[in-house]
Amino acid sequence: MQIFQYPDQSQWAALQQRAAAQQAQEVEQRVLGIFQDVRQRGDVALRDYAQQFDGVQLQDLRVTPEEIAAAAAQVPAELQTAIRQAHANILRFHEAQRPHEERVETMPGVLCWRRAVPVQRVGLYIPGGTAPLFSTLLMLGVPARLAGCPEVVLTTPPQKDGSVNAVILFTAQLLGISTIIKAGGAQAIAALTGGTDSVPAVDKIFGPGNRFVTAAKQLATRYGVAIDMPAGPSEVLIIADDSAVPAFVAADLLSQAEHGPDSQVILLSDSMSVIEQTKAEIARQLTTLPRAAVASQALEESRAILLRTPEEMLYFSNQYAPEHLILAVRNPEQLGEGVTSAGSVFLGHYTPEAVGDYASGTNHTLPTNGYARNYSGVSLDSFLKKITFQRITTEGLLNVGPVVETMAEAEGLSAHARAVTLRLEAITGD
Ligand SMILES: NC(=O)c1ccc[n+]([C@@H]2O[C@H](COP(=O)([O-])OP(=O)(O)OC[C@H]3O[C@@H](n4cnc5c(N)ncnc54)[C@H](O)[C@@H]3O)[C@@H](O)[C@H]2O)c1
Ligand SMILES: N[C@H](CO)Cc1c[nH]c[nH+]1
Ligand SMILES: [Zn+2]
Repeated sequence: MQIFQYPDQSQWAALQQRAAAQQAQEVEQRVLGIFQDVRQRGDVALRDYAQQFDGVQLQDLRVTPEEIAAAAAQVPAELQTAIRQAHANILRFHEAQRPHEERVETMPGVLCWRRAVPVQRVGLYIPGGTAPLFSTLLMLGVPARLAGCPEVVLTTPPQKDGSVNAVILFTAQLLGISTIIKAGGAQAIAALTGGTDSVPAVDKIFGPGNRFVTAAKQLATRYGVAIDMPAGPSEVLIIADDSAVPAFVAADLLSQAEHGPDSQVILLSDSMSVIEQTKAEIARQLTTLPRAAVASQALEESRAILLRTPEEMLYFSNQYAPEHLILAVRNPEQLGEGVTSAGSVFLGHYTPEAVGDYASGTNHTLPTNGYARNYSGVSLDSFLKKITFQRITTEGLLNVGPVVETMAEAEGLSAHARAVTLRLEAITGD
């Protein structure tokens, strides 16, 4: 982790660059090729990529009901209980997001309202390249179920023995999801986009993944499929003042660094002592971390930056727009008021980001790569479309009709005006 002291504002843009940005074009080209291949060769291509990337020769791409039924027996009771508790918390938080909308009478007799309707066919991508993220299945499956999406298709990379991780299957069973496809990476996204013999096409694709998955999701939008957001390699930015505990800060940085070599972690502090102690803590904690090699790679591209004030640090963070923002400061709520761009914010010394990853109730599928500037994380809303309805009575048309006639004529769209005029004549008998 490189340290920068009081960098001039003209250097900030370079410090805010994501490391993975340099390979973006290469990844896009790779993904484009995979996409076209899956669209042409369907299941055959999916099997070839499983062999190439996941090291497994697959016959059936779909998980069988027997495989799902056998999963629970392989999941320790303690883990089952933890998953059920996390499920309950996530359910509770997302249930509170149900939209309550009123019918609005904008003029007497002019009634307008909206109805939330679930996206009909959704695809959930569950990462599994280096760690089977069953927690992500809770984050996507709970709101999909709450929204009432009728068709839910889950895809995840197969394990070396051709199976899907038992905890993912157990979690799917808990959520009542039974269409499970053994496919990962860009090829899975391509399959969900166009459909194959084994994979149903969907209307919207959800879920995080590495840069290949994220680039593929962005490509899917060109084929008329919606996506939740670009949710790529994990990030955390920590703002730490001199009240911060270096061991906690180091652990939080490492928790995101261990996701993948292209994870990005940034520490901002107005205390050089906190930066130095955190750096020492990182080195100490790395020695006992099973994924130290992955985390170390991510740390090579990560930064610790000494700035002057909490306001300056927040300004930097809002420009960077991190996926996760931790405010390890004396008055986190006060500083938090000024956050304008971040996926999810963690306040105070006892709010580790890892709790949001698993079990507090908030969603961990969040925008990365600066997309927190213009996207929100996944919520119940992501699985709902809002359809507007209106009903106009004769009294209503007498009230609003003349407004429309005037505006339509002014835009030179006489057929619009006539659709009103004919009815007004029928009402008034003129
Ligand atoms: N933003 C979020 O909300 C969020 C949430 C959870 C996880 N994540 C991120 O998800 C990612 C999970 O990554 P992962 O790799 O472990 O699993 P993954 O499932 O996203 O990707 C694995 C697949 O990538 C494909 N792949 C690997 N190397 C390739 C190559 N050279 N060319 C083409 N395709 C290739 C393979 O098909 C493989 O099956 C991590 O970066 C993690 O930080 C983000
Ligand atoms: N931190 C990830 C989102 O960037 C989510 C996750 C899943 N499991 C552990 N963490
Ligand atoms: Zn995490």
